[in-house]
Amino acid sequence: MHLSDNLTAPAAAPVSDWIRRAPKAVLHDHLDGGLRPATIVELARECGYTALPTEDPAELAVWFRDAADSGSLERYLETFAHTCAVMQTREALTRVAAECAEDLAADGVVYAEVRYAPEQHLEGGLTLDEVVEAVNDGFREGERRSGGRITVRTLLTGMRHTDRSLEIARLTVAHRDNGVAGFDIAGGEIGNPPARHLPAFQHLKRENCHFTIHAGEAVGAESIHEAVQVCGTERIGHGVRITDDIAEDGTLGRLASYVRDNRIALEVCPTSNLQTGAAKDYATHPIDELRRLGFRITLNTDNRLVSGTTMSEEFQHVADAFGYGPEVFEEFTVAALEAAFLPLPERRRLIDEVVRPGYAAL
Ligand SMILES: O=c1[nH]cnc2c1ncn2[C@@H]1O[C@H](CO)[C@@H](O)[C@H]1O
Ligand SMILES: [Zn+2]
Repeated sequence: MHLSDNLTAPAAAPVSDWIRRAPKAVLHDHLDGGLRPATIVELARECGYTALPTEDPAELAVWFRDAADSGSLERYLETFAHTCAVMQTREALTRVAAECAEDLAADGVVYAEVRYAPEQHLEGGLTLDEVVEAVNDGFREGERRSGGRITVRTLLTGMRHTDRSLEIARLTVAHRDNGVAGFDIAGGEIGNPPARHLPAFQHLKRENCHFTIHAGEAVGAESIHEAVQVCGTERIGHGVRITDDIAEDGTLGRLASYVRDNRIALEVCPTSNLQTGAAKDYATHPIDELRRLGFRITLNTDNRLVSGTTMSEEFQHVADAFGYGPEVFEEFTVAALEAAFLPLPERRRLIDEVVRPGYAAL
């Protein structure tokens, strides 16, 4: 029996032509969650990794999405063992990054912040600096191959269950003028509150360096409170459980007001939320309520392979659920660039010369 016999193919949403053509910006996309399935199979053969669930790329794509569709963040994260296993050499990291830039550009993404955890790529003997250099080389190559249609920056992620966040924060500062735009904390949220990594955040603040924190995905408002008020995050990865602090009638609690009034961007990833149980379905996903209440909303993929999605498909899902047209996606894209960890003139250039004209021409 083939593995695919008992799996359902990922429902690749039919995407409207204007959505494909619309300029997009993604702030929350994991490098190790977005590999091409065929690349995983090839890299596994090259490095002798034999634990893949299948060597058929189409089946592998289905396997990731299905395995991640568990209702639990912890189980979702288990699938990354297979991608990280094949990302342990300079060549593999460079290839994966170059293909990531190409795939995003082909989907109409004009600006991307792609994150990964350097500490998860040391098994082949690379140093943390070498990991960052290999990924940077790949992104520069991918930008070139895409004819300059996309600008990519990276965020270096510290894993919340390990103790290397200060080291990764220092690595971020060391590479800040070389394609690294900021820092992030990811991994299982339950039992690993963001304040565990306070020394890393304090270091970044002292160094005037940007960071975001995954919070309010598997844990509720208390995690967001800690990320914002104790750690001082500029943006929130997911953050959808901020609804804990919003009454049925739309009245905002103190924390929700603070987040909204300070324009702290939420990096919303609807499909990923459905898989991890942070939301029930697209139709009741809080993105629409939060948008109507005035939160700064950005729309993101989280993990293109693991969640079986693309920026265009995320756009399409929320367009279908809430009737959004180009003006709403222009708003999300401008919001993403306003919250990007890029110098202001570069953000303004992308908004004024790429995004606004791109939407005007749709
Ligand atoms: O949505 C998420 N929530 C928390 N952690 C995540 C999510 N997606 C991916 N990762 C974790 O981030 C690491 C570095 O990219 C991945 O290896 C995965 O463990
Ligand atoms: Zn994430």
